[in-house]
Amino acid sequence: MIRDGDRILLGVSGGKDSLSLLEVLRHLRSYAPVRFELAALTIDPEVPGFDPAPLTDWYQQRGLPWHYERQPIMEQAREHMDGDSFCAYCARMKRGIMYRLCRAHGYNVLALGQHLDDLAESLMLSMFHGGQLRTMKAHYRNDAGDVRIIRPLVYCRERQMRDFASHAGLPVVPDSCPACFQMPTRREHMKALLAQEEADHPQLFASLLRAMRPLLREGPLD
Ligand SMILES: Nc1ncnc2c1ncn2[C@@H]1O[C@H](COP(=O)(O)OP(=O)(O)OP(=O)(O)O)[C@@H](O)[C@H]1O
Repeated sequence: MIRDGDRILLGVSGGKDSLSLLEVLRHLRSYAPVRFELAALTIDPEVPGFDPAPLTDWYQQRGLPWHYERQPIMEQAREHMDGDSFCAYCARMKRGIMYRLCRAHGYNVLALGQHLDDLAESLMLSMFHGGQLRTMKAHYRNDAGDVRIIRPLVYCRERQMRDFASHAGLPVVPDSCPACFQMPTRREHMKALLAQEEADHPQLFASLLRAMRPLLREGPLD
């Protein structure tokens, strides 16, 4: 996923996954056989109770280039959302900000923190409710062709990220988005369903990963 000379912008929400990925990539930079640059972007969607601002101190202490973007996404959703769920609207708005920052600062790669559990849940949701065999891609190019998107944690389990974040003492910002929080989503339901199944079949996620492999990459990357 990472090539010599890449300039990577990592989206860091302050959750355990993206913060763990930041640590992993920072460490990787010190011994990887390829040279790459790394910067963090945190988007503050200005939702009540969610304060990712302390992350900037952490970036500074580590001498990491960082960007902090504030946008009242929830307020904008109330005015402009049509037919979407708030979460879908928020994700689209954040992705727009990420691409804009990549272009403005010359980052050719956008890194995101989704892991195997996220991909498995997306696959099931897509099959159950969308009638399609698809999930999030591990490595692909955006439609405009100027940014590669990578998800380096796609082979990791969520519980590994939780353990890593806790052992490394990462400054995880609790997710308190009222919209994500209040309603039990289909995704939560799917997570519970997979956990129940995994309790009886410990190889479940290894099997799901094998099934998803052909779906993880899309189109030419060069
Ligand atoms: N507010 C944000 N600022 C920057 N990047 C974000 C933000 N929200 C999400 N992302 C990026 O998108 C990925 C997927 O987002 P998602 O909402 O599924 O995760 P999350 O609940 O924010 O937590 P985590 O950081 O633990 O993945 C994140 O891992 C992160 O790379």
